Amino acid sequence: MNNEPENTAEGTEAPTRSGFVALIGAPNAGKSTLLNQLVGAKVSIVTHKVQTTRTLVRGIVTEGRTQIVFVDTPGIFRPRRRLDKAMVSTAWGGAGDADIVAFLIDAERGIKGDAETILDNLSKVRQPKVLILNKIDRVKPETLLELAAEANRRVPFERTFMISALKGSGCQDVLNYFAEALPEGPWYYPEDQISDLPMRMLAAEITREKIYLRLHQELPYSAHVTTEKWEERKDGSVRIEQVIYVEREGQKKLVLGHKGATIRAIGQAARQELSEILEQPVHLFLFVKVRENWGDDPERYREMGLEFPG
Ligand SMILES: Nc1nc2c(ncn2[C@@H]2O[C@H](COP(=O)(O)OP(=O)(O)OP(=O)(O)O)[C@@H](O)[C@H]2O)c(=O)[nH]1
Repeated sequence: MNNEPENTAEGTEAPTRSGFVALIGAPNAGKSTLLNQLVGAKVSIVTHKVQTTRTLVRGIVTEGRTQIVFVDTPGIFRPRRRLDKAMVSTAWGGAGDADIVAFLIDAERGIKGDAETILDNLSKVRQPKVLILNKIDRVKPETLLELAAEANRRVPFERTFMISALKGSGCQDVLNYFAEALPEGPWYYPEDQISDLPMRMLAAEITREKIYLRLHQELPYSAHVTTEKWEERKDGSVRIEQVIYVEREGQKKLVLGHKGATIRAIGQAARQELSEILEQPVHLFLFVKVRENWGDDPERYREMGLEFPG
């Protein structure tokens, strides 16, 4: 084995590589979990609730000489409301810009419903495509082989991977593949950067996740969180003010809870996670406001990085 450092002789270094990989999949396929596993940090929100990812969150992995920028797309499903439509077109837009499209299937669910719709549309995507069968910890090997064969019959995939995003098995193979397959070119981000999601937005996403975890039965998709104020203090702590927008007065009562118990719990959970991520004490202040029909307001879409579907 040659133990010589790679960069001893000038001009003999392998060129750097870089590119974008779009993660496409039905809601709950495990895109956020995989992204977090690959990046090794919590950059995308993971909950049991479907359709939690609204914007294109990027995770950046620098592996050897290659920088892989992952685009975590909102789950692609049949759009119903206007907001849903914006999420779907943003997801397909993300696929169109990527160098490689990775289609993630929940192997336990198989190819049906949304996964089937996506598969049918994927043949129109011109970029190289790879298939990733996820949640193999829940499925028999025979079923996996059948699934892989069925998907490859419909769409020509360059490669098929079988992984557990949750447990990490198979994930390094996926990374190695992208590290080889992406084109030569300079890196887009500094080596130590893992996400380009602005901290204010990440903080808002964290609070939104805590709301979902507590209220997903009662308040399915009608809460939106914005970070209004971010103040670094001399003592090393940060003061963050956020507004939770809901559509109706009744929803505001739900978020507040009896004597403010619910919003206190949401605030505590969000503050704890934020201080772990920021590695500094966080003072978090949450306000709830009613704004009717924010789902039809173009400004909200811009804030979330989505295109207004008109
Ligand atoms: N058993 C098992 N569960 C998994 C695996 N990967 C993800 N999950 C679970 O599947 C659920 C959905 O995962 P997410 O990563 O949020 O899915 P997503 O595709 O990002 O979902 P959306 O944001 O709705 O598009 C979570 O409860 C995960 O813990 C896996 O490999 N094995």
